[in-house]
Amino acid sequence: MSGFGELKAVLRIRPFRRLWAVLGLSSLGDWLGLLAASTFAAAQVDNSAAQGVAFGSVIAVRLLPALVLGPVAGVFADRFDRRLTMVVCDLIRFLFFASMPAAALIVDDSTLVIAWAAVATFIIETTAMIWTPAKEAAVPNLLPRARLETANQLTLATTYGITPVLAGLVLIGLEKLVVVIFGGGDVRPQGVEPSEVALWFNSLTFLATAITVFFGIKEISGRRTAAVERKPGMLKEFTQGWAFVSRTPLVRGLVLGIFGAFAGGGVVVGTAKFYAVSLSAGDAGFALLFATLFLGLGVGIAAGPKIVGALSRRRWFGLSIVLAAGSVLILALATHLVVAVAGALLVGVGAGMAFLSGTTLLGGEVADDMRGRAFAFVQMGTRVVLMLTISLSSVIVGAGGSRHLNLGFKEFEVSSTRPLLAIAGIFGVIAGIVALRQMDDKKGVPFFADVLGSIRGRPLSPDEPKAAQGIFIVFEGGEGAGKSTQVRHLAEALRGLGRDVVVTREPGATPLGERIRSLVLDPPEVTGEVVTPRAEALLYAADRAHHVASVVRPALARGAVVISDRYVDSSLAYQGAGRTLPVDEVSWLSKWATGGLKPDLVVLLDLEPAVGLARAGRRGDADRLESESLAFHERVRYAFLDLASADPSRYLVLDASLPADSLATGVLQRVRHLMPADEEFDIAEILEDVAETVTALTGDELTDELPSGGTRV
Ligand SMILES: Nc1ncnc2c1ncn2[C@@H]1O[C@H](COP(=O)(O)OP(=O)(O)O)[C@@H](O)[C@H]1O
Ligand SMILES: Cc1cn([C@H]2C[C@H](O)[C@@H](COP(=O)(O)OP(=O)(O)O)O2)c(=O)[nH]c1=O
Repeated sequence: MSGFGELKAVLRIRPFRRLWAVLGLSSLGDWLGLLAASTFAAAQVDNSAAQGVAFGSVIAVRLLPALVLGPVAGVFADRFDRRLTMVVCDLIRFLFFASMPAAALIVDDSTLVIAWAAVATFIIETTAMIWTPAKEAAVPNLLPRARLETANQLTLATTYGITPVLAGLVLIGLEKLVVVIFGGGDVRPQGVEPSEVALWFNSLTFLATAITVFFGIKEISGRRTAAVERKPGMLKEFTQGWAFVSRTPLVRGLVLGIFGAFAGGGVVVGTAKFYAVSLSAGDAGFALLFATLFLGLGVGIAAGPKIVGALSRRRWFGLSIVLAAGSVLILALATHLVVAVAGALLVGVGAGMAFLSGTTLLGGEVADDMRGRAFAFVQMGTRVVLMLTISLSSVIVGAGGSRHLNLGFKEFEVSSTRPLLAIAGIFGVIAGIVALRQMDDKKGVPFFADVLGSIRGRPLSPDEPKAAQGIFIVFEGGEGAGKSTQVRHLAEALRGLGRDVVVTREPGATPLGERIRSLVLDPPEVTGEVVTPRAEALLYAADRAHHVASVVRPALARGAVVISDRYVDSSLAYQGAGRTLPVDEVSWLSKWATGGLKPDLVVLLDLEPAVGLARAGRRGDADRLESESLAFHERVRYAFLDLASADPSRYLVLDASLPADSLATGVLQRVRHLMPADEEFDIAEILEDVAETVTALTGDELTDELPSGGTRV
């Protein structure tokens, strides 16, 4: 479960708290009703065959309304006042639950009593089909969006965890109570059989919820009163609902995923008995598999949000379906009970997480006026899919038995449950992937990196669109590697070609950046204190964010060539490798700051730190980073080289001890490939111009400043 504090926070919201109490009560009623109505019907007859028929017909009658009424139930929830809809439904259920034991009191003929029980159950179920979407659609209106997930955790845990157990206990308690008060079976008066008492009790729970909703949760009413007059006819609303589900990618993806999960679940349930046999695990194995499946469900619902952290809920949903279905494949292949138990646990975890994220997405992202129909659609579909897959798969498995498989070197006994589970698993995985594609809200962001990042609290965000025309070139390297010199070279060459060139740098290309630059680079004697590593990383990131947004992107957008002296790699090398902050964190920070803007080309000027520092030293006072140890600069150098080798197509690595003009040639040659074909240029000619310009600009005959070891090309 989410933190206790979060639970308390949702329960502090009064209308939700009351609705939760109502839900707990009516769900207790539902479970009691399910148990009691069927045992009640069975108790009316003696022989076991007739008992079976009675039991079965009550169950069937509970599923039928889903087929008949499911499609229109949502129209009620969207069209009429949801509070009144809920109240009327509860009153109907109150009356019809009471009518079952009442009928037994009045009528003597047990066939009639059973028939009435079936009719009453049918009506009760029909009502539930209308009540549930109204309730589901109302919940998101009672809560802030951020609390919806926790609220759903609480609701699901109540409906599927607490109340079924409680219902069982209540039934046992009633049984004992009846015996204590009225004595054993033969001497009891009519109408107080335990199942009858349960039905009376059940009837009262619905009266209680009707009263609470009517008087206590007025907030459920009172939405968009103005829109009501403009409502189209019911039939129109119904077709609109279908159209909405089939045309909205999010809802289509959700529906597909949920149905896939339920189909997989249905096959697992339908084949479970035979599956346990195929593991030679018997009844105890069967029970164990079921128990772990439910345990997994609980874990998925309770711990899911904590585990996936900040992951996009849409992605989480798709991932959960794939996890559940993939684990069905584990079940299909498991030859040992331990493996099967692990598989069942994972099926449960995946299904529980899918259930939670699916409900939350549906509640949070479907607009209020469509929500009832969307929930009704899912409610109907899941019941139908579940019923079909459970019955079909148990029939198929029952008929299929097991086959003897001879592979020549080894022989196997393959139960027909295995291929069936495998098919269900594959089908589910495909459904999950398709669902994910339909509704992915982070297209283009690598999936697994995002999942891992999110689990660690640092989700990746989709890149902001990059302007198509401009070219972004970055120079990287250690101190004194010659970046500024090469930037000037390249800029002049491209300007000579008539290109719009923007020369910039990090840190400090903007007025804000200037101030950040002095905060981060001025020596401690000036600033009065040493910048701590994380603060340093954040300051560079802040400079970068501002720089990209106010200088780089606008220039690229108008088609300019942007040449920057340093960019993201400097942070990875200096703050990551140099300061030894975790590189993935620094990388995430930069990605966030830049909106994912990557350079088209990074020119890495690689140089021995000692040589570079000597060159830089000639420029005067060393800044904070220049005065770091040689080991620091060694780490920085190798970090740059690692980055380049990880993505060679984007990098040009040059030996910076070469003369400046030959480096410039190399750079130009590479940059040429980035230009549109019609702008290809004659290198020799431009280089001559460039050499002249640079000499004129700097006054340096650069090529004469060759350090020893440098060679002319
Ligand atoms: N290829 C080169 N060979 C020798 N000296 C160079 C070369 N490129 C630049 N220099 C000199 O090295 C010093 C630092 O160059 P600069 O371009 O400012 O490096 P950075 O911007 O990487 O710190 C300058 O005095 C510059 O003239
Ligand atoms: C952009 C950036 C620079 N730096 C450091 C590297 C440099 O030592 C310093 C300033 O860079 P720069 O202005 O390029 O200095 P120089 O001309 O001496 O190479 O900032 C980082 O540590 N992280 C970063 O993200």
